[in-house]
Amino acid sequence: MPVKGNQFRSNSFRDEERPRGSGRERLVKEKAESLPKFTFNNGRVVKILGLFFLVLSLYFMVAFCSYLFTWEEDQSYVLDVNGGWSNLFKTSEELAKSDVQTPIVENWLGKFGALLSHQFIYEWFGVASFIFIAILFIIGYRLLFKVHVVSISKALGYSFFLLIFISLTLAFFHSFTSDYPHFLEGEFGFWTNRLLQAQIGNAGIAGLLGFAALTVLIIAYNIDFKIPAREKKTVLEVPAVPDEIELEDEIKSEPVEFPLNNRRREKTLAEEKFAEGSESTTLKQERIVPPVETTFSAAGETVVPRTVPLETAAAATALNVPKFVPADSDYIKPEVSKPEPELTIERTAEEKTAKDLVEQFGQYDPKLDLSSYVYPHLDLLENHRSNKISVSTEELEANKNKIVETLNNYNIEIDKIKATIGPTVTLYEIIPAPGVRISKIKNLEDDIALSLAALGIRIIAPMPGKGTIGIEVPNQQPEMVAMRSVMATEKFQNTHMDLPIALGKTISNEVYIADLAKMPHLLVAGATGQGKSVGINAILVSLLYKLHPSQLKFVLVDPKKVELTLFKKIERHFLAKLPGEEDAIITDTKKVINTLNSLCIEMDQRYDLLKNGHVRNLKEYNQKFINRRLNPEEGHRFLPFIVLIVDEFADLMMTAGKEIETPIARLAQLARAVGIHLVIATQRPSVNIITGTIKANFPARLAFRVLSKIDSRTILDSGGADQLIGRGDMLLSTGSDLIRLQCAFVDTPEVERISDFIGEQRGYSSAWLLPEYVDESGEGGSVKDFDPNDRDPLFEDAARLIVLHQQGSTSLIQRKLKLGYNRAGRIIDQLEAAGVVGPFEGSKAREVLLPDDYALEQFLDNLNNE
Ligand SMILES: Nc1ncnc2c1ncn2[C@@H]1O[C@H](COP(=O)(O)OP(=O)(O)OP(=O)(O)O)[C@@H](O)[C@H]1O
Repeated sequence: MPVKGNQFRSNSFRDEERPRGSGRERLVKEKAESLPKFTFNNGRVVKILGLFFLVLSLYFMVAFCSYLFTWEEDQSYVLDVNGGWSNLFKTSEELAKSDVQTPIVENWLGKFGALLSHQFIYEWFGVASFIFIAILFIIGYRLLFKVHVVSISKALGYSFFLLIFISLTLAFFHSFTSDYPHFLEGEFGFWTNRLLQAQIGNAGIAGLLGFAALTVLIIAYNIDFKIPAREKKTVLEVPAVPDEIELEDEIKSEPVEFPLNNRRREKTLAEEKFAEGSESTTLKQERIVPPVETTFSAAGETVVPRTVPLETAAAATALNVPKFVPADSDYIKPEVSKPEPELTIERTAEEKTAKDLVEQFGQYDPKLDLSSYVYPHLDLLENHRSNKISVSTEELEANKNKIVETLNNYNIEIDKIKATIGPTVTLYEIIPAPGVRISKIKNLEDDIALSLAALGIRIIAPMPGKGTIGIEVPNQQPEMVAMRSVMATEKFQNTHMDLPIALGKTISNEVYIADLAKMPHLLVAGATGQGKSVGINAILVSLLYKLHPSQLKFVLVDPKKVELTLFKKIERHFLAKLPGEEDAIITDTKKVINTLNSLCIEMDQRYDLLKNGHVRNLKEYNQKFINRRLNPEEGHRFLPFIVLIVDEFADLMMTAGKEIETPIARLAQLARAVGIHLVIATQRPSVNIITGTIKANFPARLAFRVLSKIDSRTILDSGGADQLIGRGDMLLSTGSDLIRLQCAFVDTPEVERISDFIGEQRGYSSAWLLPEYVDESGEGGSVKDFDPNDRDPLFEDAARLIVLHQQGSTSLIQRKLKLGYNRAGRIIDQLEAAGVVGPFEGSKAREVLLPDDYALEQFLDNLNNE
């Protein structure tokens, strides 16, 4: 498999950064870099702190434990009256003077240990001080290992409570046997208890402790105070005169049907226990049990036997025989109050692992490899004297008058006329007088054009959703829409689209931004010199301004060899290419075919990944990957968008026809969900180039001016593109709508500046590599001369895998055996030569020729014996 640049935990390419600047600067910089920086961000300080806390907790542990055994011996040394902490620095003589009997302390951690534990245990909280050890340990462990054991804030809260609670409780009980402070409760507990005793008395303290304990239990566990329901003795109701059991007769002659189904009956028969002669029946199960005399017929019906004597039947009544409920309720449910079920949300093992990983390493950051990447800024673009609407009122007035006049000449009355000024055209909307036929106005297109003496008049009758008729008249001085003015808008800056492309402005002067990811592919047509190349540059530039190199890769196809060369500089940032290719911008038709097929393979691989990741599209997949819920060991990787741009499609179709059309159609049909989007441009939108298959899969089409109505129909399915005025005037068809736009203008020097700006920054080590595509008719595909003795060591494993999955795909071998694409490709060639899989079938998986394991083992035996 080709290296895709991003690794999961570590991010590559970090070491490649070469220091820039003068020699002296570099020297200073290198020196500075060799010294570790002690900032919280680089983690060193955190680790040192973590270690410190752990060691401290160990120290406390030893000192405290030792105190439990040595406190008596050390008492005279640590007592405040004898000097306390000041004894630490006193000589033996000085100690003797201050009444210290044994200047040598017994605590395992010496004087300091003795003083420390005395302070905490005796003077403060008693044995509850051991809680400090736990707190220090939790903090240290968390900082050092970055493992979230318990919430630190919670731990601190509970510890604080326990310190006081334990100390006070011990003091409370101890106060009944002793009048002096003891290390069990510490002086804090002792004196607090004393104080409380005076204020609220022993009963008050007991109540307070009980209240505190219960409060904390409620906070921690939300414990329930329901008084346990006593097992209810359900007294079964007996109808005054049972419906089914007639007691007037000695013998019940007719079978009585109980509304219990057979299965329940079988079950309950075993479960039922009847306390004979008892006055009431206890329900163990949630159901009613029939009286003891009841038997069940073979047919599953419950029958009161004929031989039941009257007394027994009467006894049955006395036994509170259940009131038989209607069939639809089956049995009576006794009303036993159940504790409310607690809702616990179970996380799957996968979610737990992902959560742990995210806690440990944070979310996966695809941008980390090029974390210092700076997006191009607006100053790289020019203003092109745009944003100056240059339609004078005279021009508007004159145009209006001419329109009204022309229409009047044909006896068409107008009620109202309104003008909207756009960058290149002004839209005059007219409301004709009642009774005027729309088609009549539509037919006057040429006449109006003639009277206005202008090219590019378009009549939209009726205006969709407006109830008016629109006449677009070109402005005498069309305004250029600078890319900068479009990109500087809030609309573009704050867009949340996945692949935003700033196409330009509408005729009402609104910025128009489309999402290529939603389009999901774009067909661009336009006669030469009408602004197609500028349009493609606008698309490329918009995306370059919005996406990080880790999120987007371009596959650039430029048969004209000159149009896209400017983008060569961003190869190591934004371009994708076939492994082994020198140039990322593809100009040769043969290589275009290979690249398209490779894209198909990439698409199939992505679909496999999506399937294995249980997601439906690229966005969900990447989100899951970022949250570390997809294991890179299983072949998962962060998937950037891939945008294929073909600058001159006609040329390719002329030279390679089907070979180009098939993969393009496949990609157009399927690639949208896996983040592969196509932008295909052509000068000649004739039917043999934009074929039905291609057209059907490109709902979004962009037409610059074309030369004939037929061309316009081919690209847009309607006229109009032939009436455009050129220089970036265009029509965008999004399936349902047809929008006239003025394309944003971005000049070659601007593109160059942007490419330089990106290209000069640190990039990946090479272009993003597409999967290798082996052209079977090409030179490399000599698979038939396969020597069985020269098999790959993993040949048999691969064969088993393929037969098991019944799927002859290289990516399967690659993924499961964790191999590179080349080796996996070689193995699949050998499998083909050996007869395990069928021949290459484009980007579809190969046919597997062996049906099962048994056949394969026989086959391998034969192969080995040969
Ligand atoms: N959006 C625009 N605004 C203003 N002028 C434009 C715009 N687009 C193109 N032009 C003008 O039209 C000229 C030709 O544009 P462009 O090179 O994009 O044409 P083309 O359709 O790509 O031609 P070809 O197919 O021959 O390459 C540009 O040099 C520019 O002067």
